[in-house]
Amino acid sequence: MSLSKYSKPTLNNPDLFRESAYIDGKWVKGTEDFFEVADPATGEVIARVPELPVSMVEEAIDVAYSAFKTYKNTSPRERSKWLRNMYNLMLENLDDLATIITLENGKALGEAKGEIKYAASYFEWYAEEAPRLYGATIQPLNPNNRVFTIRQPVGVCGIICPWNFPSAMITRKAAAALAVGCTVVIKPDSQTPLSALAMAYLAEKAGFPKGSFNVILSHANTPKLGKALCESPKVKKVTFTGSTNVGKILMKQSSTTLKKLSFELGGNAPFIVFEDADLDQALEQVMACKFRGLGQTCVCANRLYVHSSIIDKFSKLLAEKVNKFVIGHGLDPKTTHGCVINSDSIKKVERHKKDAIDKGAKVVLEGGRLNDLGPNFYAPVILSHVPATAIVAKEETFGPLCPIFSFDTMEEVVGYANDTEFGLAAYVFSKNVNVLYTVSEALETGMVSCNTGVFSDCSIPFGGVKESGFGREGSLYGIEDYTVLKTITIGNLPNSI
Ligand SMILES: NC(=O)c1ccc[n+]([C@@H]2O[C@H](COP(=O)([O-])OP(=O)(O)OC[C@H]3O[C@@H](n4cnc5c(N)ncnc54)[C@H](O)[C@@H]3O)[C@@H](O)[C@H]2O)c1
Ligand SMILES: O=CCCC(=O)O
Repeated sequence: MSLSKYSKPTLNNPDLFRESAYIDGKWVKGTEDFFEVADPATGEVIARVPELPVSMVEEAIDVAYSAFKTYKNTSPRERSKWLRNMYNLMLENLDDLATIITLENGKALGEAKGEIKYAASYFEWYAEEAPRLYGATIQPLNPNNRVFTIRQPVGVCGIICPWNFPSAMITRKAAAALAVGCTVVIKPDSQTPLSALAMAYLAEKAGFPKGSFNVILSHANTPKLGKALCESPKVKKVTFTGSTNVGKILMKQSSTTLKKLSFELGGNAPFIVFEDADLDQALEQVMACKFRGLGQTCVCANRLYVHSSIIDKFSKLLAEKVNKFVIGHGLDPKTTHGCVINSDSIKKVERHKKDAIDKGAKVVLEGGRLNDLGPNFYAPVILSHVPATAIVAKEETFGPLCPIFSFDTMEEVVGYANDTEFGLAAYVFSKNVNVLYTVSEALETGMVSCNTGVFSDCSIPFGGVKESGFGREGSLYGIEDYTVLKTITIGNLPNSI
């Protein structure tokens, strides 16, 4: 593994770099209260943004509520045009937007560019879906009634997002909401607010009307702001990506107004490699899946289950590949993998690592802190023959720890895979299509990915079951979550003439 350094960037369009909230089409400085945004790779402060008080969030909600009254009546074609503009603008500004992600999140620039393309694809997808919102005609039992359904926008949507995809987690919610005629109040994570603000700048250029796209900012005030969004009767839906614990808080708070909710929460993805799998393929794919964002994605493999007949060979080959990573500042072109978001991430990796080793796991790649690069740099760890009792079998690490468990039979591995309260993604590798199909059906997850470790795509329904949440984002289904279905009955019609 080699290490790399970087030199400080400048943006092609410095206007994308914003340090204010965005409410009603205006850049808002807030009160005197600020919080700092730091580059996790260097600790250097890169921005100071306003800590909004609850009163300003209420103002943003009022603005979005009032904008909804006209925005919902814009034509689907108009909305489609704004969404398409946004897609084009994101791609035109790809380098700058990716640089902002790398600066605030720490991921390697190549990955950040991939995220911008992925994020923009939701605007393209929903530009195409906006004019295609259908209802149904229904034949009721009463022959004198005629019944049909229409889909209408739910209203103001509160969007709360995490730091791991500062752009894509916002776009896959906001694009669907804006496509159907909802207005949005977006709250990015306080560690990565700059991507959301760059998008607000582009949303204005794309033509979205004032008040339809708002970004609020908070760090210390986050619980209060979250409560205000959840409890406001003017906000009709809260859509959240983040931890299961926070999801539970938001659900409780939203019960006061019985809000519509979509939650994309924690995962604990099993990655199962059967003995007949194409080993090279499984290795390539686990690299892409486990170490995407250095293990900090909700669909990263958290637990590898490798058949007992190949576990040692698999572990050794994986370690050889991981050893070729170039770890460094995400903006250095040589860097393949950046840093993790903060020191808590590293503490969790170390806690899971120590626990697994104490319980008998074998160290295949020691990994560990890379203090010469900075406090948030950590070389990946690979452990094999991890016992089922290890904490990592149950808890999501969300970092660069790759624990490999051994199994013998299909029934046994499905049992292990399902023995968790989470159910987001799962991966299965085998050349036998019967195995792929049977195991996919038996896995208790919202998504199963067979013979590939990379399945995220704007066209697929993305979401979980169990404590990984509910609701689907992306695809034709993603739009439904931002609508309400209305049934219209026309009665007392003659049966015939
Ligand atoms: N299922 C998915 O699609 C998906 C995607 C990304 C991350 N995640 C999950 O998110 C977790 C990692 O992210 P995290 O630890 O930053 O999540 P987190 O829940 O702490 O934070 C997510 C967002 O919620 C906000 N937040 C925190 N407390 C809040 C409160 N009381 N009220 C309102 N908002 C609040 C944060 O400021 C941030 O914007 C992991 O568990 C991961 O699996 C899930
Ligand atoms: O981290 C969660 C989202 C990951 C993805 O969309 O692939």
